[in-house]
Amino acid sequence: MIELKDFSIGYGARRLLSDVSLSIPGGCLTALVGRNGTGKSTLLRSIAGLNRNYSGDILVDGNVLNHLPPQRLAKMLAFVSTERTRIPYLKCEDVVAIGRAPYTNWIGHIQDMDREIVAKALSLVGMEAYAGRTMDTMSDGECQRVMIARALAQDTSVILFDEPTSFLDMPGRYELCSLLGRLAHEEGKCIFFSTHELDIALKMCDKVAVLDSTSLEIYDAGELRDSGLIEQIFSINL
Ligand SMILES: Nc1ncnc2c1ncn2[C@@H]1O[C@H](COP(=O)(O)OP(=O)(O)OP(=O)(O)O)[C@@H](O)[C@H]1O
Repeated sequence: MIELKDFSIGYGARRLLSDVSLSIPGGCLTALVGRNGTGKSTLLRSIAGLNRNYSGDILVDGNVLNHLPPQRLAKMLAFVSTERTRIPYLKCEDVVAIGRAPYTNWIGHIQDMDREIVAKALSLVGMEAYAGRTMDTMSDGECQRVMIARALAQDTSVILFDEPTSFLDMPGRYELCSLLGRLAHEEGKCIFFSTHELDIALKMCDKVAVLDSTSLEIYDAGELRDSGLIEQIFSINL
């Protein structure tokens, strides 16, 4: 699980989050919602160890993030960003095999077990037929699935995604969220992802973390649906 303790972050004089203390539990699919520019990517990048310019503490499975060596963190936490990633010349199975890097031996050779994990990860995101293709000949949605497979192959207890559904079609969005829910429930993973899709957050997630005006609160999705808070923050009628 992820814990934030007195966590604050901002850029220059602008505070994005102030004195946030909360837990994002394991075994749950948790969505992160908030208006544009409120700091969702900044928060996810901080938890992934890519932005250390914060005060307070982030704990991953009880360990203070800043004390974790990168090799150990890579076995605990995977992160898929929003960036369009197209790695030319490498086959999809090789891209997904990068997720096995924290576990491969010192010369980086993958073993049969790693190959099985890679094949399973590709199959979980419906991309097994693309194993031998290179990403420069694939659509954004297909590339995004491969990057999600890479995170699954990393076999971590925490997985963070920044807008994982952004390039996927409607059935693909629901399939991905069902898969993430299954991984959270069946394998006890802590899965935390940002999204602008409120229907997915409210209907398919266990919990929803709401980022609004430097505060971050976490709710059970059902409780939030009935509270009217979402309509208030986003000024909409659901
Ligand atoms: N490196 C940076 N330096 C200065 N300001 C930044 C930097 N990165 C982001 N910001 C600003 O911080 C704010 C939060 O950015 P962030 O990308 O975390 O928001 P977000 O909630 O993920 O937004 P969106 O929903 O639009 O993706 C924005 O106003 C952005 O312009």
